Amino acid sequence: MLSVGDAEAIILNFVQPLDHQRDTEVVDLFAADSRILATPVTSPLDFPHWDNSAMDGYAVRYEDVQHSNAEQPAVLEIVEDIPAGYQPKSTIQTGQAARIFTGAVIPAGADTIVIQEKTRREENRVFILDAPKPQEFVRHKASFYQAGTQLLPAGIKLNSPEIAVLAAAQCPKLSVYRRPRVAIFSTGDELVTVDQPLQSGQIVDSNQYALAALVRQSGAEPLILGIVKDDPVALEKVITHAVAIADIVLSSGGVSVGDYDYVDTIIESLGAKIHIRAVAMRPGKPLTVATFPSRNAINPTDAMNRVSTNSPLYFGLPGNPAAVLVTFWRFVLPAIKKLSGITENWEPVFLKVRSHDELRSDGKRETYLWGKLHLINGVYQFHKAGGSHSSGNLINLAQTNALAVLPVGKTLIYPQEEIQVLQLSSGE
Ligand SMILES: Nc1nc2c(c(=O)[nH]1)N[C@H]1C(S)=C(S)[C@@H](COP(=O)(O)OP(=O)(O)OC[C@H]3O[C@@H](n4cnc5c(N)ncnc54)[C@H](O)[C@@H]3O)O[C@H]1N2
Ligand code: MOO
Ligand SMILES: [Mg+2]
Repeated sequence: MLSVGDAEAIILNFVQPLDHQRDTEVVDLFAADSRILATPVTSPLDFPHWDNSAMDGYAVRYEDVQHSNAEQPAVLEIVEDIPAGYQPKSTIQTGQAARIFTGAVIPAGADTIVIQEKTRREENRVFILDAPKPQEFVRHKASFYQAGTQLLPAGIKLNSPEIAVLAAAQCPKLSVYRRPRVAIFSTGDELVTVDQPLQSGQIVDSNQYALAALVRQSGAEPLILGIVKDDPVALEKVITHAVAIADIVLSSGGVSVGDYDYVDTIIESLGAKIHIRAVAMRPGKPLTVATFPSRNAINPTDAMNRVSTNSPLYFGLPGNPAAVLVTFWRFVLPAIKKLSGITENWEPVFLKVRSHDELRSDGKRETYLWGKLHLINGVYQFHKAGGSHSSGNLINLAQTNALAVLPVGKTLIYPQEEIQVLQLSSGE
């Protein structure tokens, strides 16, 4: 059976990032957080735009004050008051100074700022009580950024610092990658919606809710297609629709060996090539990964004109609720991130931490146990969730923020032993 590492490599190899020209949209800067920049940004502005003061104080000529001290202070005549936002009119001559405030333009002739605390004021004269360093507290024009050079590269995620930079550079609208479109549906005759009364043998379709939340958190757009019966005709209809509208299709259930597990047969009949049918992991063993022919070939005139020419990637996730979450975190999330146009940090993040608890596996498949990373004296420690780690148990997955990974062959981890964990919320 395929190893987890090999499965990951196969999957990521099939993911082509969105096109930086075709797959973009323009967004307002206030709506740009967490979007991926599609075009590099340059600015015609220098930062700072002009020499300005970093402090409230006095703009002086260094040569006038270099030997100044409290006993023998230089005494300068104040010729102008320069608040922020004001354009100075005078040129500072020998023996002169300007009163100046933080962020205000340095007047011609001055080259150094003396902070207010090192001066004494008497009417329109200022006594310099301590010699500054040459050019002290001057923020020089273009010392932070030079006009015309690259301000931000394409392929980065826009968080608060980048958005502030773009605002300062007067970019109210931006070209970002469109959100990847991820179609989601659940399969199973036993499934009912969250608001339907349960008959005997039925269960609520929780997978679709789990996947919609995961997809949205990943920055992609979930396209919710509902519950589909274990019926080849119904499945064929939904899958045909899903591959026509989405970049990635996620189904859950129907990928094992049961008589009603039709997903593999149907996608193959629709022209898909199946690359993965099972992975040596627990949970998540029956996992189908397939590619469909490029949409241009199968659907030349999409009415909405929303599709890209990429081949849709199909994930048939196993139906068990824990298996859905674990396979999403391990395989689907990196695929969505790589597709999104982001150029860095799309690989899963593994940390080396100590386990608080004993961990067990049968050693036959790479085993993922869910739990929480706790910060203890500034060091992360993994705490396994209490209760059953059956892939049918969803309840103790609540509050999970990490998965402990036991490699094939490892059957026992002692408390305080070092392990690898997959971190689930990096807060980036
Ligand atoms: N003979 C074998 N049986 C099974 C094997 C195997 O190798 N040989 N693998 C087991 C493993 S491991 C898993 S995981 C499951 C995967 O099964 P399917 O993908 O075919 O999923 P279903 O049979 O449709 O459902 C499995 C389970 O999950 C529940 N389920 C399904 N959909 C949902 C949903 N949307 N929300 C909540 N729960 C859902 C379903 O009711 C079943 O209990 O196969 C094992 N069997
Ligand atoms: O691999 Mo399955 O996901 O254990 O239940
Ligand atoms: Mg089944």
